[in-house]
Amino acid sequence: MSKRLLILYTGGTIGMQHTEKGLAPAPDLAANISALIGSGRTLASDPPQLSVQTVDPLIDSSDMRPGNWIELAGRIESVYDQYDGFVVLHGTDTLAYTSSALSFFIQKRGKPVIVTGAQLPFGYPRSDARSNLISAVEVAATLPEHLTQVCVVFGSRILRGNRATKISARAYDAFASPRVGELGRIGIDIEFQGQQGAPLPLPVNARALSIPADDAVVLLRLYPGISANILRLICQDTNLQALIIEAYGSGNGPVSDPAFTAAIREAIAKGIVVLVVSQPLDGVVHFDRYAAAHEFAGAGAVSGLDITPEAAVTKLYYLIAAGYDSREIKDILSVSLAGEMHLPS
Ligand SMILES: NC(=O)C[C@H](N)C(=O)O
Repeated sequence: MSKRLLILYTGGTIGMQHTEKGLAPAPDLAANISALIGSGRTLASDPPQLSVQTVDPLIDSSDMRPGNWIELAGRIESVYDQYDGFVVLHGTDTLAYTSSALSFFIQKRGKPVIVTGAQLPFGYPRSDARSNLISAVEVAATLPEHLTQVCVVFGSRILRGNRATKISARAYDAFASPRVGELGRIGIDIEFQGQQGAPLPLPVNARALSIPADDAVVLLRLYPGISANILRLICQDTNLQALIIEAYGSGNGPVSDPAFTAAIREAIAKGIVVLVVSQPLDGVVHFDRYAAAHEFAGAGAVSGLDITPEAAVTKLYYLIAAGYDSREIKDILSVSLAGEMHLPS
């Protein structure tokens, strides 16, 4: 039986048109999608039955906020039983945040959710929009059960959604998951990999979600010169519940500055959860490798292991949206909720 798929068009370059201010989202894509895939000749598998919904307003993904993730996840969950899979068309700028977010915010599991976009608009010569869209639909219709999860399909790659990161603003293979293997490759054939199993069901109970304050989470990338004053100023924000420190290498930072370490301790004493993630694309936090990282552990910060900054941000917004308190959040951060981290065995 042919699969029933829902395509949700949220905006992004894939459907943009030229305006006097530059490229901007346009609603015409939905008609193109139906015409393109309706014939079925474009697909190698049985043509699926497609429904297309255009999210209002269409946005450049640089305007995405946590409330948009909750809305999108809610839309998918509200019709979860009516479809066999979902394709989300999205801008590339924050695509890896949304694919990570959906892996947490969609609390139902068992159906593929494929997120894709394009580097050039649909109507442009040499655009990747058509091929990415067709590949995403095909993957949604044929993803093997053991790989079923939120995926990014882009260019030649099929990636775990919460491991993906944007690595290029120019190449058609714009995304990679450097901290974990790919789920598959798209060439003449679509080849799925055997090893990367699907994430297990959320090991925390599904909960009602409320939109968190945008300033409940901060992602702070360390750089030479970062000062304790800046840290303290950030932590004065009364909405702040989680501070993610994007540290060097294996979780290192300027902890030999006593004021810096004191500022981290003060934040934690206030009930702010401090999570340390790594800057390099393939980075893994090991608090016991360098003294410069060890101090973070001593201060009470949590190691994000190999979680990407995108997955760290969205996981924290999810836990806050689900109403967990700081002690619970600290505990849950050490658990892989949707395959976003590799836990040491
Ligand atoms: N390629 C793209 O989709 C970029 C666009 N600014 C967006 O993220 O919506």
